[in-house]
Amino acid sequence: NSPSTAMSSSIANPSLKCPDSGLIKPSTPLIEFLERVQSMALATFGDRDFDPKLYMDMSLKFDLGKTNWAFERLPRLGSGVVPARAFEGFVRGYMNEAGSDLVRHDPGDYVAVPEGFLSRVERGEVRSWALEVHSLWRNLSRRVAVEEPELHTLLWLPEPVMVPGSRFREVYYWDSYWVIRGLLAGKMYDTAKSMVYNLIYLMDTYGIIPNGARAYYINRSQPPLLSGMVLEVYNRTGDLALLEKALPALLKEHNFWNSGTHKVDIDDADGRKHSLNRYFALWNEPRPETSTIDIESASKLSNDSEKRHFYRELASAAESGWDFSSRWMRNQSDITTLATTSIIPVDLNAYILKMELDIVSLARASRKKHVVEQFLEASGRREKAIKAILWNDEMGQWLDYWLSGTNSCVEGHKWEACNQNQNAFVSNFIPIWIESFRTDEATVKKVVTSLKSSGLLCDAGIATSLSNTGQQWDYPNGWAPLQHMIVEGLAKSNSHEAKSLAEDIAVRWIKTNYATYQKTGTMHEKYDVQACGRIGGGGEYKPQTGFGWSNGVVLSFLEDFGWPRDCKIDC
Ligand SMILES: OC[C@H]1O[C@H](O[C@H]2O[C@H](CO)[C@@H](O)[C@H](O)[C@H]2O)[C@H](O)[C@@H](O)[C@@H]1O
Repeated sequence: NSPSTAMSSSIANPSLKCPDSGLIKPSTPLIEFLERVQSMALATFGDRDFDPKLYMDMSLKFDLGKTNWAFERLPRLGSGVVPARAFEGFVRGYMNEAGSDLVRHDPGDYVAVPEGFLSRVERGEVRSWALEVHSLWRNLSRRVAVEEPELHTLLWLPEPVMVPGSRFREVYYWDSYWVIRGLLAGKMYDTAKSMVYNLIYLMDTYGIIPNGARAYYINRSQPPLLSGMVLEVYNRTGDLALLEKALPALLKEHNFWNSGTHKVDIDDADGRKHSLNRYFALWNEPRPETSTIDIESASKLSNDSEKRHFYRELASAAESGWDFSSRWMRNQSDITTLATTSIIPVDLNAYILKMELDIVSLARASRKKHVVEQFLEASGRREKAIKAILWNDEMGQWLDYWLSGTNSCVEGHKWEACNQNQNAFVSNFIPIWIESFRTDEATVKKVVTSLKSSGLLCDAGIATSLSNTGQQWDYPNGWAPLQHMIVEGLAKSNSHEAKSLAEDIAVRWIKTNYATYQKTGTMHEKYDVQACGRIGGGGEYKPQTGFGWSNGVVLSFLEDFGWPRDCKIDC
């Protein structure tokens, strides 16, 4: 199906709007002030190399009253713009450098060559490179150095952290899952535990695990993978104390996603009722860290209510981790047609099924029988719902479901086949990561055939979609976490064909990461999968390096698949 034929008329119907009252996390005077600084910086310096987030990550040297007073008194040109020298002087005098609120931290459990490290990696240059990637954790390790929330947007955290890198100077929720996988491959168990304790702290403190550990991120979460992090760490360490601390936070998180506007009730074709989930940010204003960009994008919308609706869709797309992608857009060349909250996404529901299954395992280990029973039931219900609403048997894929236009945000919906989005996205295969699906022989067979003919498998890995929109979560970008989930799901199935496909994808991915590292001396946030050795691009910020999840996935792949002595790694 071409994208245009696949999109049904009800998908194209823009009338579904969720109520834009309530559910808003309040902003803070500091965030509002920094947005004004951001906006003036754009007016002063222009948009060349401009990164709005930079200004949101600067902390104040003095209290807000004094800083604001000085800002207001800066000289203005006729147009109201502050001259560059005066602005620079203000920044030097009143603001600390972005990122100075976190200081470098020496991870105590880092060992240059950990005992038994990647024992199946035999080839010399691959081993040396893997050790270099492992050593990058020292560059990415930080601890919070401040505790005056009125002066900085950084959220205080009790334990040291690993940041993704470059402009991403703080902890990110879903990135942490793959960072942890890499830390575990390098036997850095204490650091991995610290990452988990920090996320538990965020859940307990804010009632949500925010997108990232900044005050401007608490209006939305990110793909919910805490349960997987706890399970991975528990499986390697057997740490029951961690488990006891984590379980209550996981129950709270499960409730967060399964209540309010994140929950959608829908009847299947036979009238059976199901509950599934969607992304839905608690926010309908410009994302503070990119408010100049969001205000500009919204400028073509005519009224306040349309703008508020659009701002929520932007923040909800950020909650999905896929910011931005044609996956969430009614018209893929027009960002204002984002409709994230009108979609029941395949991946989110797979993650929540995993959360339920992980809770079962964790509750079993800590002998909480009633929790085991409760979550066995919940996971059974969700598995049925995913099959009934998202699975497309003919295609051998799970498809995002678009809520049709006539129902309100909170009312029940009725499933219609034409509302499944048949466009190819790598997310259509993510449920194969989940035990319930990868253990089913017939499903695996269909999924493997379907993935092979989807057009998504490229020379250097799996493409995010088939549409080259210039958005970063589209073709030709490939992202480490997405490769990892598909590869791990296929590899853990019982099918020989699936296992060999998994290894083939992992090898392509490792090779492209290796080639770009040799060329540029760094690991990248995303890669262009059209050919081995290319870096990804597109999106609203410059491609970033460092990079937490890419490092984690390479180390995890090398741990799982090894690298034989006689196998070349060059492209
Ligand atoms: O500033 C723009 C956006 O930046 C983040 O998103 C991207 O980087 C994150 C960190 O690696 C990653 O988790 C996310 O999937 C990427 O799209 C941030 O998470 C967004 O909320 C923000 O709008």
